Amino acid sequence: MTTTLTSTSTTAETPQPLRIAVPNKGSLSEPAAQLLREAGYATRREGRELVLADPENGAEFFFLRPRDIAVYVGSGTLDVGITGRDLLLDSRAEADEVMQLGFGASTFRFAGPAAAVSSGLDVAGLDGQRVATSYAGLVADHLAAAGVSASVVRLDGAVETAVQLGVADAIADVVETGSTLRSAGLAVFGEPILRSEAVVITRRGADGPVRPAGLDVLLRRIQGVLVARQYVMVDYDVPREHLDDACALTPGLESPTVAPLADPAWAAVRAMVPKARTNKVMDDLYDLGARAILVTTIHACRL
Ligand SMILES: Nc1ncnc2c1ncn2[C@@H]1O[C@H](COP(=O)(O)OP(=O)(O)OP(=O)(O)O)[C@@H](O)[C@H]1O
Ligand SMILES: O=P(O)(O)OC[C@H]1O[C@H](OP(=O)(O)OP(=O)(O)O)[C@H](O)[C@@H]1O
Ligand SMILES: [Mg+2]
Repeated sequence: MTTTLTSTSTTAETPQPLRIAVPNKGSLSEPAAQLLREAGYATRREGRELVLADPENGAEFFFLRPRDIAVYVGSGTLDVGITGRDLLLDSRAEADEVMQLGFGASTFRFAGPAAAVSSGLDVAGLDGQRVATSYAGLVADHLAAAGVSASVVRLDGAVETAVQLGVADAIADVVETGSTLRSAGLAVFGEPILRSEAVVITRRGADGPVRPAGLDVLLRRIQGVLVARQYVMVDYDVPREHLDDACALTPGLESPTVAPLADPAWAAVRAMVPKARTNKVMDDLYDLGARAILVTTIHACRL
């Protein structure tokens, strides 16, 4: 007869925290920290902490260079990462996007001397030329796909200066407003190589990105913040004869809440409205005869 041993230790039952890589510096660092804070996670008190345990929320945060995050996640060392799509592709790590975060938006583009660009410099014209970039993997892959044989000069930053200093004939870099390019006498050419934004990534499995335990909770929390940022709650009273038209203006996510008022000729309506459309919707509701139109902020949600 076999005896079953019951463990008195809790370690066997305690789930491992989800290990999340977060940018420690650069453009993505502050918006990522803000997002996680709004999603209810612990945030580091001062900028030098490298690891932050958050047992309450089953998470452990590792603050890493954004460029390295896909490497840690792709190798399975960490479970989840927040990084830029451009950095993910540049790393060639075995990791995939599971959610787009809507911040850190940029385009990644070729640029060359403004005079050469206005004389018709195009991507095919890079054949036999030197292209400076901090994203050597991304650029090499793109040039190979375009059948262009150029040498890629890998620099750490301030890539725009490379042409002026004669290290390269053209560059490929992140362009946000374009002012850095202009002040270096450069102009973009060709189609954008990539449109990037901050993304959540996990390791690539046999059937797409793996979904470690705890990932769904993290994504739901983040999505709750993103939706709360994009929508407002609108309440108003409307004469019943205009109720259908009013509901068409404010369909909400599934369907608006309609409640009776003490006056049977009126109804009260509550619906989520995209923040960017708030004032237009209020104007249209008012024109329909709606009154007491109130707009409130949504702090968090689970859809
Ligand atoms: N204006 C911008 N300059 C650089 N990267 C940007 C910009 N806007 C968004 N990003 C995104 O931020 C990520 C790069 O972050 P990273 O921290 O490596 O560079 P950085 O913000 O230039 O910081 P630093 O150069 O100070 O280290 C990329 O995903 C990039 O697309
Ligand atoms: O289109 P813009 O709004 O001008 O922004 C793009 C510039 O910003 C980043 O440089 P960063 O300041 O990070 O310096 P770096 O090149 O040394 O990383 C990027 O590498 C571009 O140079
Ligand atoms: Mg930079």
